[in-house]
Amino acid sequence: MPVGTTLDRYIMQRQLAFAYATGELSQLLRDLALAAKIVHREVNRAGLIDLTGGMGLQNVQGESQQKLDVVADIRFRRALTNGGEVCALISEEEEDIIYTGNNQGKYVVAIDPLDGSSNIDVNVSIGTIFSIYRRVTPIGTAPTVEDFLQGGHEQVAAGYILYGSSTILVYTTGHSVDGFTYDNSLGEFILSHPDIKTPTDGAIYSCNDGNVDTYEPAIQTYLTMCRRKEYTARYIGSLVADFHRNLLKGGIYLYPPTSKNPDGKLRLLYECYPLAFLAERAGGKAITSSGSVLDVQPQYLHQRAPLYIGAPSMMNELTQLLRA
Ligand SMILES: O=P(O)(O)OC[C@H]1O[C@](O)(COP(=O)(O)O)[C@@H](O)[C@@H]1O
Ligand SMILES: [Mg+2]
Ligand SMILES: [Mg+2]
Repeated sequence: MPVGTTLDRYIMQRQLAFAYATGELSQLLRDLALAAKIVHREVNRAGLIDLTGGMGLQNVQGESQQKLDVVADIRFRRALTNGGEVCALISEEEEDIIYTGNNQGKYVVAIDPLDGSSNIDVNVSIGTIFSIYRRVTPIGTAPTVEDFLQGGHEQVAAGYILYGSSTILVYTTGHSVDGFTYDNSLGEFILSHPDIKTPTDGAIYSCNDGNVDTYEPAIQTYLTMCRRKEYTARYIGSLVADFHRNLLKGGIYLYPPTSKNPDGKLRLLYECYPLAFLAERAGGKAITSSGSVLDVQPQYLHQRAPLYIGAPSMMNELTQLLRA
């Protein structure tokens, strides 16, 4: 589809391409886009409307919640509940399953409403990450945890919104990965990055250098190799922003186990799975310490996992060291 196509038209065209499609997933994607427009507006004027700083509360991860974490959580929940296609969702900001009351809804969503919380108050790019599953429990009944623990391969769609110098929505429904830039004046997401393919190789590596001494030897060896090859170190500290840059330019992002987070810091269901699903459809790779991210069997909602994700050649080099 040509650059310049609106997201709405793109979704409709893709739906028409699938004879069995009934439109619920299309509507769900529109509901996500609506919430993204509202959060885009809130992010842009956060400093003007007292949306910076903490809430003085902690989320289930034991992290202090920022006001925008909570606002984004409310906005996405509300849009997905009012949209009617989602029977339940899980969010980084909520311990338990959020029931929308739409038991006729076919889908469940796992969401990181605001990614990169440590960057909110300093005007650095932040994002939202989402993952969509078709429920496995019967329609009309109350959804259960089973609907969320299906495994990464069972995602029917995944994506992120990056609130950066421009706001861009990138998603896949299992085929191509496409990016839509938000045009403020039109109030529309416009196709700007069709069929994204990540470069086979890259020269950018992203990890928190402050944790290097606690990384396992194989990771330390890999990072030494990156330095010897004079790769460029880039780390924004917002997963979505680091992932997006590396996706377009070729690079690798590493969040290994650390002494503080022995299972890794990032959450399997709403950070690792969706980005791994996207990366693989764009020609990249995503692994944990033991194998493909998408092969990890989920055990519980806010499970953490180490994440290594990026250009296939760089990932192959890392995998060899991890398996050695
Ligand atoms: O400060 P650290 O330990 O490097 O962690 C940064 C990582 O943590 C995160 O902020 C975790 O995500 P949230 O902000 O959604 O909690 C990632 O975006 C980022 O890559
Ligand atoms: Mg996050
Ligand atoms: Mg978050």
